[in-house]
Amino acid sequence: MRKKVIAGNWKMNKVLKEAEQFVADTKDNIPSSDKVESVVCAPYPFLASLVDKAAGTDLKVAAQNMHYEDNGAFTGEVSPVMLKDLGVTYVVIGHSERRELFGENDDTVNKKVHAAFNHQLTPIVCVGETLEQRENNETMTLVENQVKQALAGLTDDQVKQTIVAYEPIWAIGTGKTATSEQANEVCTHIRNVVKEAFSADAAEAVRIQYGGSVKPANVDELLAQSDIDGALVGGASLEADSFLTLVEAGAK
Ligand SMILES: O=C[C@H](O)COP(=O)(O)O
Repeated sequence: MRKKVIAGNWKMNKVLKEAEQFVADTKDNIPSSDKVESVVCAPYPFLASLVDKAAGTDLKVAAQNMHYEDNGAFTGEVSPVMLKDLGVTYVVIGHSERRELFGENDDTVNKKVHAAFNHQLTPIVCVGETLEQRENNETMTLVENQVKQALAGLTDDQVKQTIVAYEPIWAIGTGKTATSEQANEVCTHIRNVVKEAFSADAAEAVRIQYGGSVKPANVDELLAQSDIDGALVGGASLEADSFLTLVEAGAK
């Protein structure tokens, strides 16, 4: 049985004091990591402090992006070496906002996934279609290509440790959630793609999250689906109470 992963992606929200307060308000009530992995994906300036404040608890800290090189002349960028050094353990890669607004593509996503494994960071790799692509019946092909390209060149063992987040872009921050059946259909397809490209064992182990307007009111139904192993949550992860409700749902 795959362990659920609930990751709160704060995006570009909060200031340091608010971020620290969130950790203070949640860390003692986070369910055991034997039951669910609970992760906050925070802006870079908060990472060192949050890793420190969450130390010894079951709350883990992720970055929302990184560069794929270890160091060099890349002004404004943050490397996997820096994240690892801070004690960060997960990193979101290829979020649709990065793809749409900051020129991420399947090639940079693949390089970042390899870089994450080179530095013992667990990648949360985002894929998903636009509304137009869904309406043109391109969802399955698009997601298949994104998954294959993101994971290209990984070993079976690395694929087993990867988290894929299926986020239909039309459901992000819009209040429109994919129905649990729609979400599961694509997550099942992703698992089949992994089986074909890697192995049945890798497909059985890889965790696949759903993301897009997940909230306390719909999380149980989504997590009850056969191929949904967690959630990548934006808006509903910003408040401590709401985040705790989500991680408790993951621990059931
Ligand atoms: O990374 C999180 C997703 O983009 C979902 O955001 P949302 O829960 O605000 O729709």
